[in-house]
Amino acid sequence: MGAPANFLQYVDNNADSFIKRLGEAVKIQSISSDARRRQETIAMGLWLNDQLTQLGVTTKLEDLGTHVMQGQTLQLPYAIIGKLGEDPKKKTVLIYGHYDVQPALKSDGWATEPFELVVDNEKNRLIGRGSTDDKGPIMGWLNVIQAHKELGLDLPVNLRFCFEGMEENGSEGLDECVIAEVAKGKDGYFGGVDCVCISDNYWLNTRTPALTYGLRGIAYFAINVSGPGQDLHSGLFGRMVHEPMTDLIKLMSKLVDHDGTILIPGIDEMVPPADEEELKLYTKMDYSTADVEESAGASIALSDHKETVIMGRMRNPSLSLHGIQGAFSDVGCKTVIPSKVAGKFSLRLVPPQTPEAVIPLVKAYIESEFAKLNSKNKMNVEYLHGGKPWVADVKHWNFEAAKKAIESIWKKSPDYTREGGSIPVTLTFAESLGVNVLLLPMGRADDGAHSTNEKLDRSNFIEGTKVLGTYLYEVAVAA
Ligand SMILES: C[C@H](N)C(=O)N[C@@H](Cc1c[nH]cn1)C(=O)O
Ligand SMILES: [Zn+2]
Ligand SMILES: [Zn+2]
Repeated sequence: MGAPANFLQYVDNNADSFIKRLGEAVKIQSISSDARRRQETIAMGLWLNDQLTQLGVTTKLEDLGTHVMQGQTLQLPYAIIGKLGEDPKKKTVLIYGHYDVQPALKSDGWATEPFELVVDNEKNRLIGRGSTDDKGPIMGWLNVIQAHKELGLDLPVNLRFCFEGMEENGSEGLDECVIAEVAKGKDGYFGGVDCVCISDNYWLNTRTPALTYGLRGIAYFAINVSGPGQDLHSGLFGRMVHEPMTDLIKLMSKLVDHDGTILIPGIDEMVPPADEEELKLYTKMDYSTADVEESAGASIALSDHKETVIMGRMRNPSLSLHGIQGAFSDVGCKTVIPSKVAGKFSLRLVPPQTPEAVIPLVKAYIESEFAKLNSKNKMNVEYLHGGKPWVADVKHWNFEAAKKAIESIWKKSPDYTREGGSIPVTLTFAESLGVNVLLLPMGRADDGAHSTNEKLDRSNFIEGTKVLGTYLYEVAVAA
């Protein structure tokens, strides 16, 4: 069916104002994992809510309550639940996105200010925190609605929305909110939803658009080690006392091998090996170790064997070490023994793994390794947040509609991918609504989500907006 020509033309004609709106969104430092930025994260939700209501969307701000983070009781950012259109003859599509972002400091190595959207006209890129994850895709949906409103075009489907501000920090409170809304049946905002579309991930490479049918789950931990009553002078106390950092580094070094093998007994073993048929899927993919190295910015793939590398992201669990809170990390040479440190790491999970299944294994292993150190320091393993993995049926009409939309705009067939990242609410949508969920990424593999110099190519924002709009037209006629 395709989208009307005037919609596509409108998107091209208004590209600059769409980029300006993305710039306004990027400016708001909605870092959900930083207590100091909680008011800004809430403000971002209110800004988005205003944008939606101005475009005619009926919304309600769901108060998700409070939680304790970094020693403070904080209000959770609102979930924005919305609806546009009530035509019983039309299908109803639920759209999800998140308006919070990962932390970013210029001193992390950004070439520009992370919260100022910079339009790099030479490379045709929009650089800024959240440009691709996930403010760009959310703005893409606003662009689609604005185009229809301004052109006086009826949307081909009814829309429902669920936008959250805690995705980068465990999606606290959202599952309960979604389940409660679904339980209201046809009286609730999610009554009659036929399918779900999430645009919050990336193509597998920089050439070919993708459709994603799987996500890894996550289990995020901290190893807290404390000892001295306060930070100590290493010249006065070195080799006299048990040092928390020494214990922590020892423990963190026992979690994962340099080749990616997870050293916690029982974790890798939970996942059945791939059979011949599954292996063929990875062989056929338009992907090479050069692609991973291009997106990683260095020749550092774990293997020269393309299937091994791609399976590492799509169908195997992984364990990554993220950082150490409390450790000296500034410029200069401070000769300190930190008194209290927390080592952060997470496991990415694949079916049949769940956070509940891995937590006891992780805790028991680290406790037994700590016991071997005979340290007088105190240690505990803290589970911080998690989410289950998800896999969908790609033969569903929802995927067919998205495939047609991609072919119509990009003139290419999509790759079918399983994503290595996690979006905790995905499985909750699939299970509570009992409908197909699709991930329709806007950005490319080299966007640098969560990293320095995060960007979204201008063409991915503009053509990506056209894909989102066209997808709705294809859903309308899909059977
Ligand atoms: C895939 C999505 N864009 C994303 O980045 N999700 C995060 C979710 C998360 C969980 N804990 C912290 N963040 C991710 O996969 O890291
Ligand atoms: Zn993210
Ligand atoms: Zn995201």
